Amino acid sequence: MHLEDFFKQIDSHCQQALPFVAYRKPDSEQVKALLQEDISLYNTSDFTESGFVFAPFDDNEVAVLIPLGHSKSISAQITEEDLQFNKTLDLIVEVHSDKEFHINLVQKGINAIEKGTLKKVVLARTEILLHSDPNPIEIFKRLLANYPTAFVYCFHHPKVGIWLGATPETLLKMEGRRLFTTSLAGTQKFTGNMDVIWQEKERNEQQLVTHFIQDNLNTLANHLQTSEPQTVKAGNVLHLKTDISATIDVDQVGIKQILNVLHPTPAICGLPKESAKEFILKNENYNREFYTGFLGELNFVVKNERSSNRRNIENRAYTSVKKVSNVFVNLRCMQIKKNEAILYVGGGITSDSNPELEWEETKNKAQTMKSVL
Ligand SMILES: C=C(O[C@H]1C=CC=C(C(=O)O)[C@@H]1O)C(=O)O
Repeated sequence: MHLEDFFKQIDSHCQQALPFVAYRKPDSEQVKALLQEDISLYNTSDFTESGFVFAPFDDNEVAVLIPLGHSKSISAQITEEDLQFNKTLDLIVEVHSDKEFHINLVQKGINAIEKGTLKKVVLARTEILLHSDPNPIEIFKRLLANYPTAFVYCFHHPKVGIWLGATPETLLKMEGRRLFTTSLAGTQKFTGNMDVIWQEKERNEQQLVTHFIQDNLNTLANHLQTSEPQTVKAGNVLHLKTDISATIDVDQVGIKQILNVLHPTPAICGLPKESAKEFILKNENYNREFYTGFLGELNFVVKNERSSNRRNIENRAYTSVKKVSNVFVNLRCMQIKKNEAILYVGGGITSDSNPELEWEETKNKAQTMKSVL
């Protein structure tokens, strides 16, 4: 399908207030959408269905699903050239954010860590921008243009709201028996150089995430492999990232079990998981909803044709069918409500954190969404 038709179909779906999700995977030249055919709010609790999952931070709340079986799937090729016009900015009228509250919240987190209740907690805030014309599809195009290495999406459901984001964090990629995840944490501002030095605070903060993932996956998976941490760029900030891969016995272990042990990781919640979650729910002054939840393709069926020069009938049996999931953490995201854009940004707090620097870090992260408004 031509890109123009792709956006026309989404636009028309949006005008009819029907649910849809449009997205592009990291480094991909294909933009995809699922256009749901009715306004029902579908959800998933066992994660066996096929569709696009949109799950909240709080795993006691339900995960929304745009089911493949109730949607039309469309896709188009997208190139650099297609996106040239979409980098301009509209007018942002006013900004609301509460520095004092955030600084106090971070200090409270540090105090809880010093008391020994917590080891790490990820604390976040919102920033509300009044916008002259927050057209989600136009913002989505700018996200596509600006963040080619991110998972970029626009999710709309009349019963949920409008969410957009460009996240750098893969939560889970599963292809048959193969499993892949990442440990992403530690932040510094990008100043034109990827060859940077990471302080012990950031290295420790990220290592806690890596160890959490390794320990939890070890209970369910085999052949765990972990890369060295490397520096990656996400918009105007840099992070430390470790790749982790493993194999699982798909007859014994389902995606639900894997998601249960991984989500929420200490990259977005903290350690120990339950106490950090409790601290966040009690002390942040807003509801995270889908920020730091997860989203993406769930159980898509992919057919792999073996060699095309095998002509006989038996060889058709070699065609393999694999279930593939590509799930990301919902970071660097925002919600659009009428003429407001609500941005969500946070950072990992350890005993070495400095509240003022943590505030600066959230300001830097907010730039990812601000620059496309
Ligand atoms: C919680 C966020 O980022 C996480 C992911 C990467 C680096 C992070 C950090 O350095 O604190 C956070 O763990 C956010 O962007 O809102």
